[in-house]
Amino acid sequence: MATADLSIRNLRKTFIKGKEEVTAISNVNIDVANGELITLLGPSGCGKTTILRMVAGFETPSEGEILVGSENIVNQPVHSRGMGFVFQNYALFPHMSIFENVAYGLKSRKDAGTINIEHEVAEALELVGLKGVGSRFPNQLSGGEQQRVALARVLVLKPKLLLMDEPLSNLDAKLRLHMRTEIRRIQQHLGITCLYVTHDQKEALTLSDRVMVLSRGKVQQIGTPFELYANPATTFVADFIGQANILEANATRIEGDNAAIELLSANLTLRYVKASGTAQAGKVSVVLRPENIRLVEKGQGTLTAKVQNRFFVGDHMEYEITLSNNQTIFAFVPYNPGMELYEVGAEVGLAFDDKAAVVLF
Ligand SMILES: Nc1ncnc2c1ncn2[C@@H]1O[C@H](COP(=O)(O)OP(=O)(O)OP(=O)(O)O)[C@@H](O)[C@H]1O
Repeated sequence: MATADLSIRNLRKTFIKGKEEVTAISNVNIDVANGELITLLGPSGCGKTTILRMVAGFETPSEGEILVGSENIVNQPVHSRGMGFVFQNYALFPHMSIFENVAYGLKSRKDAGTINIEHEVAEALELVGLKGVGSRFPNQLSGGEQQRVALARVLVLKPKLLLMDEPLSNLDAKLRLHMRTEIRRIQQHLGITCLYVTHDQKEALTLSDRVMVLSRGKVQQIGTPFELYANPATTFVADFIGQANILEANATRIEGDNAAIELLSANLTLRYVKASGTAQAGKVSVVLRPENIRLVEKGQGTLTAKVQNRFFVGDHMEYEITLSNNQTIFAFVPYNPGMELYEVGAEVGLAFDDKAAVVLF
């Protein structure tokens, strides 16, 4: 499959709403390598779909370039961009067989006469794990199978780029899990460049080579799932990818990759995230993941705290705890049969490895 790389340069889109001009996205830049799967992740309204629609050609950028290979495609019509789209609403033609549904795009091509349509459709259906269902109709397939047909219908056209907008959100939770592994398998098998929109952070982490995190039309950070989790550049990313306690602290000194930090009653030396800003003394945020905190006897550990609430959720106990400055934070303690339990109201110590906390400037 002749797949391509994609570069987005200084992309901006404004819409007119009533009398006002609203900026949906601004200053979006990314280089997507050939065969890479990038997820656009963020809460509702952050601009994910707008970016995808501009790459597809359904919207024209207010500013910026979209390069496929070295060609700027912003003025090309949708049909000549060679891209495949899969949407949440997969809308198969109900009166056509699965074969006809998948063959539809091929048959309407100018070069249809030169294509072995039977062979191409069979190959596409096999690729998505639906060998032999060609004679059935959409209402004879489950939701997950219909979504696979929607994918086959796009892949049969051998697009240069695959654009997917929340393709799994109509499926139930278990099927979603299965289908995301399937999508990744197929995408890697074909080596096709893919932009994938989701608001589900777990889906983004499991599927992607890299994730672009967006908030209010701005790129917060682009990185591999591991980079985003370990080195969030903003408190938004820290809290959106996984869960995070964000603690206010004071940096007194910077030394190499570390900062000397005053955090409540503790003096610590913690690693800082370079992408978060210029390292200098003053107010900082410390990101401490709930799963990295242990509850210990009062007087031990790094900080003192009081248990406000606790919830047993099966694989771990979630403790809601207040610090000496009255801030409420969470600690997740993994279940094991001999685990020590702390009662609501108990005064405790909080222990964590200094390597687990990071500083954001
Ligand atoms: N055609 C339009 N006219 C006016 N405003 C629009 C239009 N399309 C999008 N917007 C606005 O642009 C912003 C970004 O919308 P977009 O649909 O890209 O967000 P999203 O992150 O995909 O959200 P969701 O997850 O809810 O689909 C929103 O404030 C939205 O209201």
